[in-house]
Amino acid sequence: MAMTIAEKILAAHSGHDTLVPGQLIECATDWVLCHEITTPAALRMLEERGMDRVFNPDQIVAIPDHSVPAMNIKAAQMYQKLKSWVIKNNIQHFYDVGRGGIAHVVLENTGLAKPGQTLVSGDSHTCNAGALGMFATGVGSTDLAGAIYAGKVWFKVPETMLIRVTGRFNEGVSAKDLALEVIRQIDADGANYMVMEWVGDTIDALDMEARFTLTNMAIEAGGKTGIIAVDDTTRAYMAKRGVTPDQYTEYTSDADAKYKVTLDIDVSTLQPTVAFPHIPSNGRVAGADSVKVSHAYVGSCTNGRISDLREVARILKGNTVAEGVQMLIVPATQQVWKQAAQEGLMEIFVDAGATVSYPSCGACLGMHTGVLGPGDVCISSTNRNFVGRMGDPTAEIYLASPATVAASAITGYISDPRAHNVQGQVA
Ligand SMILES: CC(C)[C@H](C(=O)O)[C@@H](O)C(=O)O
Ligand code: SF4
Repeated sequence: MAMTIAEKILAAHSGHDTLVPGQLIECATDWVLCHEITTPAALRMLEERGMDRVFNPDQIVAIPDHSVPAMNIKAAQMYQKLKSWVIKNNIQHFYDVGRGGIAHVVLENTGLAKPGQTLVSGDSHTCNAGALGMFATGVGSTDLAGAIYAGKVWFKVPETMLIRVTGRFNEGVSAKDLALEVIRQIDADGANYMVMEWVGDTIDALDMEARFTLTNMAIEAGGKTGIIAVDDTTRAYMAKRGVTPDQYTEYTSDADAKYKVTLDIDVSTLQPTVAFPHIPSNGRVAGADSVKVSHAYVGSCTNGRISDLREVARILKGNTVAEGVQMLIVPATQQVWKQAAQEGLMEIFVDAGATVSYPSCGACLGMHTGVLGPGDVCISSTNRNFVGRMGDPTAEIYLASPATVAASAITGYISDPRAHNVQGQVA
């Protein structure tokens, strides 16, 4: 029977030759990713039932990232809970504060998560790893507890949405604009409980960092996950991390696989896109409205990678952040931070008047480091612009690409990055 990539991965992990959407399966998890926010609740559930064990300490990756370094005593306790569990259970892959960063971005770089595998985590952006050609999804704390204990989770096999993307991006337009455009077209619930499978010559031409931006935002359309088939780009990415093709399985969707919906997009006419408050599907063309900003933020598991920072530096170079705008740049991981420093990007940021902070989720979800106050207006490279997401409920968040955030930081208004040439001067 014809199947999609996701269906094939789920079949292989649940002992089925074939399966169909809607079917309930017990799925083996190759990886369980744990951070300090949702894992403590899962651990308490297990402890209360005398089930305090882990299915395999070598298949759990623990990375504190949301409230670290701790900004208050409660956060310090969450971190302590995760760390003491890691030590007690001899968890093999622990990326402590100072050695990791935002969990999804750390994980994608480790070479641990591989094509054809399954990954769950108590975090909704676990779908990020789908760019590796794996089935990766967020689960609640109860399912997380089950996964930690038994290495298994229940799934209803999702339907798949096929997104066929063709054409070349215009200068200043990137994967983030594409993600926002797709979500605008299908709406914030347009892919509810579906796998969003990205194909087409545009996707083939994207590097892995841009692909992660696409799969990362599946959840913003209600998707169960995003997925991209393995190709030479994926293989080269894995090889760079010491992982050879004999160590993973490549799945492709059958030509006659069934899709719930097919969406065709030509990016050659795509404009830099901004999602207006308070929902990621509220996309409009960047710079078309005169929106004054007080804050500009670059970071997160969606757009805090080295390629994002390079793009920001390209635009900021020789420019200064507008009077009255606070710009915050957060490299997603320690590795990204170091790379950015080595390439001289940090100097460009500081010279432009931007603040650079340590890797964490803090600003993205309004926990710490750059919390927005009443009436603040932030242009942000993150994935969610819900009411109160980055701080005060009266603050407004506009989602955009790193290039659009950088251009807007310079002008003080939400701006089209194409108004800036490669030297970063306003055209
Ligand atoms: C804290 C965590 C559970 C949450 C999520 O699952 O998405 C966070 O990462 C977010 O982006 O809102
Ligand atoms: S960076 Fe933001 S979206 Fe990503 S995991 Fe952290 S809080 Fe969630």
